[in-house]
Amino acid sequence: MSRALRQFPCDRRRVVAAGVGIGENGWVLELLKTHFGYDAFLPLQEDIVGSVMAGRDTFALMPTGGGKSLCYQLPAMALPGLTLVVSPLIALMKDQVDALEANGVPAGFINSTQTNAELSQVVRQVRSGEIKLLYVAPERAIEARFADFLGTLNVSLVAIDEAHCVSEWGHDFRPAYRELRNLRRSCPDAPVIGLTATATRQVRADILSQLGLREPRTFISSFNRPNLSYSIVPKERDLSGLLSLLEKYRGESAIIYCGSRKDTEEMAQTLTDRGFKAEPYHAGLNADVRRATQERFIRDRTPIVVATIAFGMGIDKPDVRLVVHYDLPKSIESYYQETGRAGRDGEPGECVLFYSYAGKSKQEYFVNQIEDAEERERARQRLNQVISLCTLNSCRRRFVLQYLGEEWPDENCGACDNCVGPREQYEATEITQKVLSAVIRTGERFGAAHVIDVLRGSKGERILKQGHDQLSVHGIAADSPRDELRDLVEELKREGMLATSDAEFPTLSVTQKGRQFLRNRETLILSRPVERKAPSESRGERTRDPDGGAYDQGLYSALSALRRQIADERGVPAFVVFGNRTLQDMARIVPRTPTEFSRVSGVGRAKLEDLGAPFLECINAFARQQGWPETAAIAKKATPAERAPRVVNQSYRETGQIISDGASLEEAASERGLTAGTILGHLERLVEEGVEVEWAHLLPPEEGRAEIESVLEILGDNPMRLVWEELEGRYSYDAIRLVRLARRSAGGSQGKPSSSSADPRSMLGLRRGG
Ligand SMILES: Nc1ncnc2c1ncn2[C@@H]1O[C@H](COP(=O)(O)OP(=O)(O)OP(=O)(O)O)[C@@H](O)[C@H]1O
Repeated sequence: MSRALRQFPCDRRRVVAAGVGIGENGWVLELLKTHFGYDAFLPLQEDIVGSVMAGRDTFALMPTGGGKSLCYQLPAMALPGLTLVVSPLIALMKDQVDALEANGVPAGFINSTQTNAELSQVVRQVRSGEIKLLYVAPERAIEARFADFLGTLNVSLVAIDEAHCVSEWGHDFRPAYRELRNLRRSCPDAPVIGLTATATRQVRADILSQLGLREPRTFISSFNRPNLSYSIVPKERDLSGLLSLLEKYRGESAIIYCGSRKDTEEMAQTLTDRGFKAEPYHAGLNADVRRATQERFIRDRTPIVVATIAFGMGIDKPDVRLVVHYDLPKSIESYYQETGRAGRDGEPGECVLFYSYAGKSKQEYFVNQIEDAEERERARQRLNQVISLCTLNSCRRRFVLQYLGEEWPDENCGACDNCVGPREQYEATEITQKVLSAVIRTGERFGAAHVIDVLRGSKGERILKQGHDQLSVHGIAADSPRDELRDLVEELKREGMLATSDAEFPTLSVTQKGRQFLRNRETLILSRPVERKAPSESRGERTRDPDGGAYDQGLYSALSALRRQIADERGVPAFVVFGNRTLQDMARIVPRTPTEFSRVSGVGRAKLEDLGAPFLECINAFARQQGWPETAAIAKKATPAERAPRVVNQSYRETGQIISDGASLEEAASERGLTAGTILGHLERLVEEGVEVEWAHLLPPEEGRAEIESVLEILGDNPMRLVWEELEGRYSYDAIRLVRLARRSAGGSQGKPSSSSADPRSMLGLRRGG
């Protein structure tokens, strides 16, 4: 059992006795800080963890980014046995496991991308209890062989992530989810937790019945995403609004949703021509191309993906700052899902929808092409809801949440264009009379476009054919811009003065309320946005700090660069090293010592040990450069020789000793209660600082080493991912890191070739028992 687990033994009874308020038990909070670096729970997390720890089946419905993962990851660390995590996305498993390992949480996965050797290793680690969390896809989880394997293990918890995949009503139905209830046979005593971010009632009911949860405790949190802002802006022909938006987010991750495959390709090309790095993504591209595009996006190589809705599920990127809908979404629910991909790390995310009447007509045309009458009707209703959202003059957040069945108490959310943008009230009595009259005079047989043509005095063929140029209302609103009239028609529909038919070509009619208004000659005051512009033009600099505390931008940039470098070296996405929030916290607190560093939110024990030294060095160097007051720690740090004892702390030395005694990475990890990745990080630091360690036994066998070296020689200090890909995944990242370390310590990283046949010991200048 690892040290972490020895330190925090599971005592389920204690939790039960204490009820759900597990925060009273300091040790759970301690576990939260030790492993995840957080000082407090997010809403509902504590209750959900309490429910699971008390052995209850649990169902958790939380929005994207709400912190669902922790609800099973934390119990996994506290419970005695294994936590099995069923997750639908094989592509994400490695990143999920890397992120856990970086936090010192021993995890592994079993999926079809593994070699037999890798699979056997994971199986061995699961059996020996070294791995606390095991990720598998649902198809694997329901295999008879896997059930037999589970039956031999001590399973403490089963977590079913993305539980909505069990429902045919959901958007990602996976038949294998239906059979997951059978997992119970292999581990009858383990509680099951189902988690999802899908809010609809139908899907929710389906999850509860299909997963076979036993008297589950259900937790539903608000679906509001407070860090997201929403706006709907006019779509211009020249892309100017979109371009200035992208300029504002240059270098950061953005997703642009377009309606068709062709549009995504054209838009990606146009953006590329304009100097942005953008790639298309749609279901028509072959699987390899799609995978590579996703990979480049997740690893920050390609900041902008222009996609159809095929791009979404499987994008587990926490730091997407901008989601653009350049065409209308299919429904409010898909709008919520798609915009939900912004700001999963809790940092601000901007969601901008470009709306035009041409776009609306295009969608209406597509809806009319649907052959099945019922399906066509459903699609039309969904589209009408989306149009209502776009033409709404009140809070957009409130509208979306109400659609999802949640009452939003405030009139003003403070973060949608309608709530923050300046609005003006205007007297709409006369223009409304004109519009209603035109609808009546044209016989309530035409749609908005025709009525507006009449009002503006069009001499178009259709107008002349109908004789509508002869009506008294023809041209009575010639001065009103078309857009303004369209907005007014939508507003009058919402006010209940106009109605539309549900026919294929909807026609306008005047309601009782509208007729009453005409009869009584009432005064009508409406409100409208003063000016509708892309948010980047209409607002000042965005606030980058949701907590309101100021942090130093320069230091933040330096820390981001260091994070990028470390992530590249390790072949992991940047967020696996540290999330943006954690870097901001560092740039706010400016920790100068390991103790201060450990107080940063998101810094747990493993990250303190693994990453504290380089990040503290970066902070201290920056502080020195800025002339900020020096601390004793920096003053002492004059030369590398003097630096070594401070940077290479006792913990690193302990690791060095264990390795020198002949332990493998895994053995050292298990002995130290850390992960193999962290151990390797220690070793790298020790070698870099010139501390003698005997580690040649960790290098891969001669033949493999030679192959890795030959690739390293060409790709030099390129990101590990490239080296790994060039080697077609035949060697683990750890093996590549070790060979690279050998090259570096022998001076090979600057392009100097090192003999692949040289004895690694002499090459590294190592001696036993160091
Ligand atoms: N208690 C906490 N304090 C601070 N940050 C937290 C806490 N719990 C989780 N987080 C952070 O919140 C972010 C979102 O968490 P997580 O990925 O688990 O969300 P999720 O609900 O699973 O989202 P999704 O539905 O997108 O998978 C992560 O960056 C995570 O590290």
